[in-house]
Amino acid sequence: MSDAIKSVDGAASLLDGKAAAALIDSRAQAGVEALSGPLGRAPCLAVVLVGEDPASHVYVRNKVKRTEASGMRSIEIKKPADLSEDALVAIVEDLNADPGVDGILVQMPLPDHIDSRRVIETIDPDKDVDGLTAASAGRLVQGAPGLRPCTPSGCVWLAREALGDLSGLHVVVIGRSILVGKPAGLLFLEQNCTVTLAHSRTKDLPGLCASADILVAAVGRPEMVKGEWIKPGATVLDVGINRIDAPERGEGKTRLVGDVNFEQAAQKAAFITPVPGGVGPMTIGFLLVNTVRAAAARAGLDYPAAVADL
Ligand SMILES: Nc1nc2c(c(=O)[nH]1)N[C@@H](CN(C=O)c1ccc(C(=O)N[C@@H](CCC(=O)O)C(=O)O)cc1)CN2
Repeated sequence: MSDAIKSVDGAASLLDGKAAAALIDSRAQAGVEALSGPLGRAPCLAVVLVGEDPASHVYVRNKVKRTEASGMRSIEIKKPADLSEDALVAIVEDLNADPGVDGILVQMPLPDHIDSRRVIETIDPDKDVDGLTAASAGRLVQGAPGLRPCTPSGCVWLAREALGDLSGLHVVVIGRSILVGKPAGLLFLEQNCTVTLAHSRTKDLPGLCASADILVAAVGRPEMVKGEWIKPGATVLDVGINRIDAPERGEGKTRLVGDVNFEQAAQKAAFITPVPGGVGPMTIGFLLVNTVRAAAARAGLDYPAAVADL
């Protein structure tokens, strides 16, 4: 059994995102080693963070740490929350123009006064390691080569690790964000799945979910998906990361939960991702992989074998 799958007596097997991400990171590292010779330098990822959101600071710190651990060069640009939109666009344009930068990521969410779509569209699509520009989305829709969004790539990787060939399986994705829901639907379609994109206005959501072989929950509503929504033997991928009060742990304490009621769903599913330690860690793994891929493509080279088949 794969290191990423942990069997549990009498309940669903756990899809261990931390173990899986360690494997993806090691592939990225092997890609860096293979590419640094022909490139004459290490691939480089630039991360731009605006504002003081504590969770974003944690995510960016982890991105920098894992980028450097993989042997890549990391550039971190941190700006205060009152940075103007024009100033942020200028930062991205400078990174576009820098031939030593292979990947650019602007951490989301941005402060309310900044139009995130304008900022994202400023990123050179060849450096769009988040896969969020209209050009990257268009390439995904067309099935053309390009950089795919990281969290949905992690979902597909985990599902394939658990189930192998996904052809013909019914995937229900709850959520239609450009970061997760929509690209997840398209990536599972690329795997020959039958995909239903569900959202807040979907009728009979519990009934629809109960028809899913693979259920992807990406709505941002704590424990919304109940055990009785899960088809017996299904694979459940929980993308939600919600911090809720946990008075049982002491006054003022909190804990992280997903969009799925884990205890209930684990009694019905065959495979399930926990929160934390499930889909979340895969996001940074695929960011590293995308940076290696971007560096290769920009230099006119094939993807290194270590990151070609993920
Ligand atoms: N430009 C982007 N912004 C954001 C993205 C993104 O992919 N690109 N995704 C999220 C945040 N994110 C990465 O940026 C991210 C979220 C969660 C995790 C993760 O490993 N989570 C842990 C729990 C961490 C915690 O304790 O809070 C887990 O699930 O185990 C990594 C990256 C929004 N913004």
